[in-house]
Amino acid sequence: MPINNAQAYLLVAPSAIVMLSLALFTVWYLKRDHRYLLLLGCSLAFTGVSLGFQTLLDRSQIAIWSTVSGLGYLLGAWFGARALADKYGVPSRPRLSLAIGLTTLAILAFFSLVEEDLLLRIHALGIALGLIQVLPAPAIFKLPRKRERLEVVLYWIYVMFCIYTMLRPAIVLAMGSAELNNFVLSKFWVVTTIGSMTFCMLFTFLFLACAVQGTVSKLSDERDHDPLTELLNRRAFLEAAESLINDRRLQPISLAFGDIDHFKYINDRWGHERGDQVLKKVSLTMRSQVRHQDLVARFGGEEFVLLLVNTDVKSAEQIVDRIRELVSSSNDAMPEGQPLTISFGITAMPLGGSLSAAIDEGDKLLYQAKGAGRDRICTDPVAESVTG
Ligand SMILES: Nc1nc2c(ncn2[C@@H]2O[C@H](COP(=O)(O)OP(=O)(O)OP(=O)(O)O)[C@@H](O)[C@H]2O)c(=O)[nH]1
Repeated sequence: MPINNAQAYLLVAPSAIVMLSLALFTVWYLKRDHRYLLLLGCSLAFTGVSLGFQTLLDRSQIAIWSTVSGLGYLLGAWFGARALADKYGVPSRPRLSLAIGLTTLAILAFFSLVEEDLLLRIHALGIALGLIQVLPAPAIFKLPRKRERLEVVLYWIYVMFCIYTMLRPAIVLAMGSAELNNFVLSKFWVVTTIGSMTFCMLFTFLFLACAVQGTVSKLSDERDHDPLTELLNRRAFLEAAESLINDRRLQPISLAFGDIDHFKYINDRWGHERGDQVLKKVSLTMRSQVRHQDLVARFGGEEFVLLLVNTDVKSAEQIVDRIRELVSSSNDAMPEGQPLTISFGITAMPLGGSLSAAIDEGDKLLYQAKGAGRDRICTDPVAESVTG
């Protein structure tokens, strides 16, 4: 099939779209993660190939092949909607999409093979593509508000894309259908090609940016948290604590150090899996008894630390005693009738004081509690007399 100059120019946009899909496939293949990249890649591949295919056809061939190119666009829209649904974790409504797709293909077949009507085909396809694309949007809109800025931008650009797809056929109405005589050189086709390429580039950029952001936040989450208990690890705790202890609004601050009693025996007697279960149970109990702005960390093996803001040592003792009682009274982590106890040392974290000195002090008090028979709390007597 000979290609004229105009067609060669018009092929630039579909080729660029196919290139973008290849970039998405490559990133997905390298990461084997973020399936929405693969789905968006499929969407761009179907859209780009269909656009390129139609660019090569003349007016009469466009009618004959309209169901084939229509199928390509519909699959492109469906994969695009699936990519978005996958990204936000909402249903993609496949049955409704299938019904819209099949109805549209029947309409395209009728208005190309039985009664040739390009205008009606354009309208039917535009509305169907817009509908398929918009299906996941309401569920995403209803998701809880707290979302990354990039995701909000992606959502609204997607909504604009749906509106653009549905309104695109209106260009034909505005221009008059005579404009369509030389289809691929019509204003409709130019708007379709430029619009598709612009939105495809925006989606590729935003989806890749979301994937990078997701990877970075996953890595920093892994860097800061203990994988077993999901509490802060020692490094992240020290970093977070340093920024809290000098904030006057958070005074007084108390530090509590907890250590599970005879944990080695639990491991040796019932195995490491049971030991892990106990660690998770204790972590959950601690997390449930403190406020959002307090810090809870796993400092090492079976040792935990709590940083309690706006809490003097006396109040910290009450909170910690509640944790101690909850741990020893619960019977879901240990075998029936077996005790699970925890010892604590509590000290004050004075404004402007040294964190490492307070940690040493808390550790000393914790080992006093251990030495005094375990399952108890030792507090800093000086701090208690100041705050008490
Ligand atoms: N299951 C499990 N065990 C761990 C983990 N990290 C450390 N441990 C074990 O925790 C045990 C800690 O033992 P010790 O330091 O002797 O302390 P203890 O037996 O609790 O004795 P006291 O603190 O004096 O009451 C060791 O056996 C470690 O192997 C973990 O992530 N999972």
